[in-house]
Amino acid sequence: MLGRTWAATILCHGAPQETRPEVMASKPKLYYFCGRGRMESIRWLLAAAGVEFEEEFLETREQYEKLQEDGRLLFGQVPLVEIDGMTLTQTRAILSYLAAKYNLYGKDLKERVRIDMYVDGTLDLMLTIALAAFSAPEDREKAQASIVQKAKTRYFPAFEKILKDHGEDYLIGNKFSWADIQLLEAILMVEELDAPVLSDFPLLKAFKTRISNIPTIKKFLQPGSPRKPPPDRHYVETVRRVLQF
Ligand SMILES: N[C@@H](CCC(=O)N[C@@H](CS)C(=O)NCC(=O)O)C(=O)O
Repeated sequence: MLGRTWAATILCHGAPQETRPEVMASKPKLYYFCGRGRMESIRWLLAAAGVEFEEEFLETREQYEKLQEDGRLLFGQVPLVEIDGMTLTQTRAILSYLAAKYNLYGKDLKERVRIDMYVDGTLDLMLTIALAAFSAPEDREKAQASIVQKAKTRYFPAFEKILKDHGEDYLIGNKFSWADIQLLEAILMVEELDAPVLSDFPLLKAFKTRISNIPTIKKFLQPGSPRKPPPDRHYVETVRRVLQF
């Protein structure tokens, strides 16, 4: 059995957990690799909303083919999330559903479109980081240096300016939103590549501390949460094996 509860998702390869279907039924279920990739922002958003979830980790080609044969992958791709009686794919669609459902998507259309702009920017940045893990080892350092450079010159100055211009604690409407969650996720990812990257961004530094201390996020940042570590060789090999590329 591959399903894991929130508390049990400490290691992807730990002992199988006993599950109780009547309790688990209402929890969203995530199908993806045991690693960040495109699923990690979904994990962040659920965790920030205080929602427990289960995960099934794809380790074999057979698991992936079974999902396809069962007609559960609309375009033959993961992430796949089961929630509210629906089988959802497409990361961005899943994220916006969750943001709306958990009241993290602004109060009106104008706030919503700004949240969309900010999250699309951070998703672009995070996708480049995720993809760098699949580059040849000899190219990886250069790719990562260029990502850090882009974060410093394109993304972080934009967010620093937003915070400076309105002087508020959160990115939009002075209220915690999906955009804040993703910006923190992106900041932490870039810091893993270059620890002092925020040294020229005092407001982002304060933002990072503030958002990291929101209780649900603080919990997600603790060891043993469903948050995944940076990609390692095992993760890259698993994704390549399952998707055959
Ligand atoms: N636009 C999709 C892209 C999903 C995607 O590319 N997923 C990869 C794994 S991260 C996949 O399943 N690739 C298999 C394929 O495209 O055949 C999304 O954002 O969810």
